[in-house]
Amino acid sequence: MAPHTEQLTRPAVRLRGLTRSFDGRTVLDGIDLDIPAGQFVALLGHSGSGKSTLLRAVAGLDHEVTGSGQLTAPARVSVVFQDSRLLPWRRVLDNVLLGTEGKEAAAKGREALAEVGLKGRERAWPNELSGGEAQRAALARSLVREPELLLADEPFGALDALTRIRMHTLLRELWERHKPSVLLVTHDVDEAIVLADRVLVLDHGRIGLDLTIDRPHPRSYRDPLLGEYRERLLAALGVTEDHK
Ligand SMILES: Nc1ncnc2c1ncn2[C@@H]1O[C@H](COP(=O)(O)OP(=O)(O)OP(=O)(O)O)[C@@H](O)[C@H]1O
Repeated sequence: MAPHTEQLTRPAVRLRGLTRSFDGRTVLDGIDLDIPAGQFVALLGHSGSGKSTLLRAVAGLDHEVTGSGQLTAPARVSVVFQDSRLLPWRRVLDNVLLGTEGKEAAAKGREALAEVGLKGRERAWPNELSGGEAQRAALARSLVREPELLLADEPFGALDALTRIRMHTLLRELWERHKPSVLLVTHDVDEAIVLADRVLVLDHGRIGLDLTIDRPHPRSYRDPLLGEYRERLLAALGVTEDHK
């Protein structure tokens, strides 16, 4: 079947029995997961629970992962990491365009930079950007590829709290406009709840909780119903809030 026909009838991501061990230690233990096209999913879990390992497997970056059945992901996948990974010797626009081809690419790159609020910074060098701006440039670089799937590994983990909140708004807006499937790895429960429509908790190599966040956007941290989701997620993570 042609890939395009498959995309209409199948989820964007399908994992069956995904397993990964390092030196005999099982990190992912037979993960089954479907992510429908256009769904925004956050992945939570303790440090070392295997979140990045799962993301790398979906990105096709890990050739030693095994599965009893399938590991399918769309053809156009973009990955954003905690640090922007901009090449310091290339200007911002050239970083965004890296690996793209064709006459329209430059125009698309400028458009993507404008979308993330970096209009006018096309010719800046990466070291002239703040941490938040560099992550915006990384998002522009991912957008220009028109990904069907955006994989993000703690993309805001190194940013200050205010910049983080602005980036949450930006990411959600970009998602509304382009509707890729998203798999966002984070250790931040609030970030997961505010952004995602579905939150997974990875625990002992398996999906311990698969929670649909059924609240409209934009979401407010003060929404009492979000508090209930928060408690369920914290419980799944084994965190008790003693101060309550
Ligand atoms: N290349 C590797 N070689 C050996 N062990 C590895 C390798 N990659 C990951 N691991 C191990 O697999 C486990 C899961 O790592 P992973 O980075 O996926 O966790 P994580 O949930 O993303 O953690 P964090 O939140 O701290 O980033 C860890 O114990 C880690 O040491």
